[in-house]
Amino acid sequence: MPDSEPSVPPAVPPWRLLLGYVRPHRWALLGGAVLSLMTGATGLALPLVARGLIDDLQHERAITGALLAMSALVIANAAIGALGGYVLRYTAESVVLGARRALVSHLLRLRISAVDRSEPGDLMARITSDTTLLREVTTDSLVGIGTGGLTLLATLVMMGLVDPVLFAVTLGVVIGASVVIGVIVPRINRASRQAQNAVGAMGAALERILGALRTVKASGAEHREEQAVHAAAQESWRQSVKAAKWSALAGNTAGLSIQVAFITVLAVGGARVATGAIDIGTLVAFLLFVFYLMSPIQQVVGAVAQYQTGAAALARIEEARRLPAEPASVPAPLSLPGAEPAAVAFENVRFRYADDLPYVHHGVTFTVPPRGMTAFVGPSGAGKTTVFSLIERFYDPGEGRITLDGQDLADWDVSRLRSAIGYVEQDAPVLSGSLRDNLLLGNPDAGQDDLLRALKTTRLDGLVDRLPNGMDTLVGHRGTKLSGGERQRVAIARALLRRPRLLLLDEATSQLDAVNEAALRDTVADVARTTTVLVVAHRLSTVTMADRIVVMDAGEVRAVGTHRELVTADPLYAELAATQFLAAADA
Ligand SMILES: Nc1ncnc2c1ncn2[C@@H]1O[C@H](COP(=O)(O)OP(=O)(O)OP(=O)(O)O)[C@@H](O)[C@H]1O
Repeated sequence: MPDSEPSVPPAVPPWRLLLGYVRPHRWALLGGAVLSLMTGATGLALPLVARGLIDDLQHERAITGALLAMSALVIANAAIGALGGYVLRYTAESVVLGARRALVSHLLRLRISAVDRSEPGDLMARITSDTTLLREVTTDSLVGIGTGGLTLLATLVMMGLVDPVLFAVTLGVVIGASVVIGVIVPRINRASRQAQNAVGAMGAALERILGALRTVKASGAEHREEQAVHAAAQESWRQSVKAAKWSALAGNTAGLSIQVAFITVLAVGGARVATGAIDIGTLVAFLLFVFYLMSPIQQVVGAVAQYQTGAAALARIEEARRLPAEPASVPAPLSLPGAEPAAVAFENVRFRYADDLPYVHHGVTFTVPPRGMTAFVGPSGAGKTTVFSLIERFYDPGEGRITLDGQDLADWDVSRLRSAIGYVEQDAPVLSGSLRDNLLLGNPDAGQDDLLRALKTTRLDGLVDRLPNGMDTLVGHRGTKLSGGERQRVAIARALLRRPRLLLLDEATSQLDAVNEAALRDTVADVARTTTVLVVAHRLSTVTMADRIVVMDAGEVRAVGTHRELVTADPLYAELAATQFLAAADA
């Protein structure tokens, strides 16, 4: 399978993306827009009824009817206005929710290669900040362009009917202003995009700092890191101010165009009245129309400017949604207790992390039969952890084949494949939440007995007894409230609770205390009786009990054998055994 990313579909314009998000809520949005128009209509009707009331008073007629009509209109205006506002806001929030859900689902399925190239803080900003901007774009822009555009069109039609010549004059001015606004609009878009990018950069910088605050403090780097976040915040401010400047200019251009149209219509209309082409009443009516044009034009221009901010956010959301993701698959059930252990084979695997990076595996070949323990050893950077990443299908090999139970990994459903595996990473990540949450992460259905057994096996039972809330004690961000050794044991317990047919254990380079190490060694030896265990080994005590050892160097397998065989047969292994392993053979 080639190691290039799957091809991405061509870019979709922002308005189509927006329609895609809005489509499921189109009827609600339309309802909101109609209610807005009705609010406007009830508002417009009020002066007419008021005129009627004054008329009734002048002619000494009963005003009860007019008063009732006015009251009804006032109440209807308030009620319809509130309902319309609520429906529009509800719809906009639903659009935001839809965008957030789609983005979160996509990000959780991202290929690890895509994550390697992204900043988590920036991705978070896209989910939180950029999606929020869709709210205004849905209500203000779409409804503004819809209702404002409709009113504008109706007014222009009326003007055309009243006097085609004055209409042509007005249209000329409006088109001139549109051209100027057309030049401004892309600038609003660019500035908004850069402002949102800066928010993303700020998120990335914050994630970098808060994820390693102890290191930042210990390195005395707070000041420099602070400056980096401040710079991003400042850039966002600068670009937002720039966008505000262009938006204001667009709004003023619209206002100015109406003034110019008014003066021009007055001059041309005056001349036409003088020549008798039109009467004075037509000119007055036309001038009223010109003023009436002001509100829909400003509504449309405001909506277009607002849309630019939304379009920038939509583009950033889409960028994240176009990151390559794994195919969607339904969660697979875990293996049943007593399921057959897995067999693994690498056949001439060549792999590199990206097209512009050197190969990390240059034709790796080995076979691991079901059951027993296989240790991978070799100098740092030899490609041992990469073996595990390929088995988990975090990446696909460029050339060669990897099989599990004789079946090419490319033909495995990813969920089914991963449900057969328990993976303990080298830095044993623990997630924030309770100890119980962490243990159940890989198998939420595990019962209390299973939990207690896993805790006992990994010697965490003593810790649980000491913790104030037992298994429900919160472990802090990335498990900072646990010691390094405890985190490792939590990671192992979590993997064991999955009843894996294949256990991948990337041994931590840090040393466990002797008692816990011996206990874990016994546990792993126990597990290896019923499960296939692969260990990236950094301890001599681990390799000496392995059924086979795969010695890797610079992306190749240079020897396979037992400790006893390799110490005499392979000089690199002999050297590693003598110098690099962490614990004594008889530990
Ligand atoms: N996500 C990645 N993107 C790019 N290069 C990577 C990535 N992960 C690892 N590498 C590179 O691939 C090579 C092999 O890394 P790998 O983690 O497999 O080595 P290792 O043998 O497990 O080393 P160690 O014993 O130090 O853990 C290294 O040169 C490393 O820099």
